[in-house]
Parts: sequence; structure tokens; C-alpha cells
Amino acid sequence: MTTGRYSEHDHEHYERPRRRTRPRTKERPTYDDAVDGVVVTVDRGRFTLLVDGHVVSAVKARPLGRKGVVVGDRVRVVGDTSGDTGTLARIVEVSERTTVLRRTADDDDPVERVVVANADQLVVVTALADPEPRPRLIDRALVAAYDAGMAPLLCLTKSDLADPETLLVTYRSLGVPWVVTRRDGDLDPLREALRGRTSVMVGHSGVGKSTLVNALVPGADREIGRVNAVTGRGRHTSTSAYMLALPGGAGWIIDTPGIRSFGLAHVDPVQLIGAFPDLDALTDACPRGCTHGGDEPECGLDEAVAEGRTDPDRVDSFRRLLAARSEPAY
Ligand SMILES: Nc1nc2c(ncn2[C@@H]2O[C@H](COP(=O)(O)OP(=O)(O)OP(=O)(O)O)[C@@H](O)[C@H]2O)c(=O)[nH]1
Repeated sequence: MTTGRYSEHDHEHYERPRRRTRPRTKERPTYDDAVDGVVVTVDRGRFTLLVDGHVVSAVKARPLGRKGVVVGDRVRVVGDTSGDTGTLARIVEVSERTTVLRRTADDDDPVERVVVANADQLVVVTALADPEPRPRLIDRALVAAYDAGMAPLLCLTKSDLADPETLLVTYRSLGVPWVVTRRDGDLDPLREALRGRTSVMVGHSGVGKSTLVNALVPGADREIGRVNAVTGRGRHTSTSAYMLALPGGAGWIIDTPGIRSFGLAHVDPVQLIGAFPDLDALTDACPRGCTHGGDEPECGLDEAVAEGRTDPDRVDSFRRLLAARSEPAY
């Protein structure tokens, strides 16, 4: 679905010929001694990696040029990978990404940028109350998930404060999987949903993400503190995304503090409906360029609803997502 566009983006972004100041030599380094690592956080040109289970600080090697390296990237590293204080390794290669998640463009930076690579599940964390759920933001996050080819998961927190049913009514017809949590409650359903996957958590401040991360990853605070100590970042600042291993090799979880909304400007309606194969199958006879929105004169979805061939709520929900694409992010 998204792979096509991602490759295009990748191509534009990464394969652009670099300015060469010297003639290319045949003897490009082969980096036979490189080892595998994964990027767990990024801070101003410094990358924190996990290499063989230990934390290593690294920079990009020159041949990578302007190529972006983000949390979740699988990389190859050379140099001092001991992780000892004061050592610095070099990233010489970034593996092809399976998925990318972009943050929205903002006033300071008009470009949608990739913030997380290789995640396969987007966990939309929403409090059932305090703060009140914001369905438009949930919709935008779902669009980002479908567009990126990630499985969405609704994680509804603070169930001690409100009944999940009110919110679930809105999402049931889309078939989005959900789990309900509360502080000190049973986290097994969430653990089960995260098992074996790399999951990115998104959600507004105060919804209870840190509470969840701390419950899922005992010692998470200490771990993040250790990473921050390596990068020289303050103990309590957590503005960039970071990745933590779930206990027992049960997967990875990526928190995204400071990332408030996800870039949707590039999302094409055709890609979005691809995430709903049953609806997509109803659009074969649509006029060319039909976006499948509610204002399209001859959309196959309307015909299917009129003939009772599909669930009208599902079509409405899909169209709500389609509209969320072009709504303001905040
Ligand atoms: N009532 C209730 N409060 C909760 C629950 N989970 C978390 N909280 C409280 O909600 C507040 C916010 O929780 P955090 O875990 O810090 O939320 P966060 O999403 O990480 O917020 P930021 O750190 O601002 O990004 C804290 O006061 C928590 O104690 C819950 O299940 N029920």
C-alpha cells in the first residue's frame, strides 16, 4: 500500500546524488567489521543505539551524508562500540525501512519529517477522561497508521474515571482493535497486543503514557535516565522519541513525547481506502479521480449503501477519516 510512496520518498530523500568534491574511487570502504545496532533515541546529531544489549553513543559516518537516521532504524556501526564513557561509534549503513511515521509540519519547520522507522503498530493512547478524549485527534492518528501500513490499536486509559463504551461506539464499525487500561489494573490484554511487535505510542500529554511505559517496562525511568546521561540530555527532559525493549524479548515500545501530531499532508485517498479492502472492492465503478468522500456525486460507496451491500456506519466512519486528513492538526 504505502510502500510505493515510501520508496518514492526514500528515493528523493536519500538517493539524491551528493556533491562530490573528489573523484569517486573504486575503493569504497566495505566495513566488514561493522556490527548491527538499533537506534533508540536521537538528540541533535547524536544517536543512542543498542548494540548487543548495551547502550552505545554514535554519530553518522561521512558517507551517509544527509541521509536521515531516526528512532527504530536498524543500522550497521563501526568504531568503538564498547559503550564505555566518552566513546563514540560511527553509523555506516541504515537498513531499508519497512514503515515510516512522519510528524506533522509546524511553524518552525514546514516539512513533514520521518520520526520513527520500522514500527508495525501504532498505539493511540487516549484517556477516557481527564483529559477528555479528542476524537478528531484519534481519527488523525488512525489515518497516519493506515497510511504508514501499521496496525492501529486504541488504548483507552483511566477506565476508573469513565465508561469506554461512549467512545467505542465511534470506532467499532471501523474494526479498530482496542484495549482498556487503568492505573494498577490488569495490563495483560495490552501486553498481549504488544507481543512480538514494535509499537509506537502516541497521545497527548496527560493521557497516562508514562504510567503505562513504567508499568510495562520495569525500570523504564532508570533506562531513559541512563540514555539521557549518555547523550548529555537532562534527566527529565524527554522531548524526542525513544525506544525500549519489553521484558522477556516480548517486543519494543516507542514513546513519542513532544510529538504532538502526525503528518498527513501527503496522504492520498486511494492509499487510505486500501486499508479497508471490503470498501475498496466497492469502488471499482467509481469515476476517475473519485476520492470516495461524502460529496462525490457517483461514488460506489453510496451505491453500495443504497443497495444494502455494506454497513453505512462503516462508510461514514471511513469518510470521517478521509476528512480528518485535511483538518488542522490542533
Ligand atoms: N485516574 C487515573 N489517573 C491516571 C491513570 N493513569 C495515569 N493517571 C494520572 O494521570 C496523570 C498523567 O499521567 P502520565 O502517565 O504522566 O501521562 P503522560 O501521558 O505520560 O503525560 P506527559 O508526561 O505529560 O506526556 C498522572 O497524574 C497520573 O497519575 C489512571 O488509570 N487513572
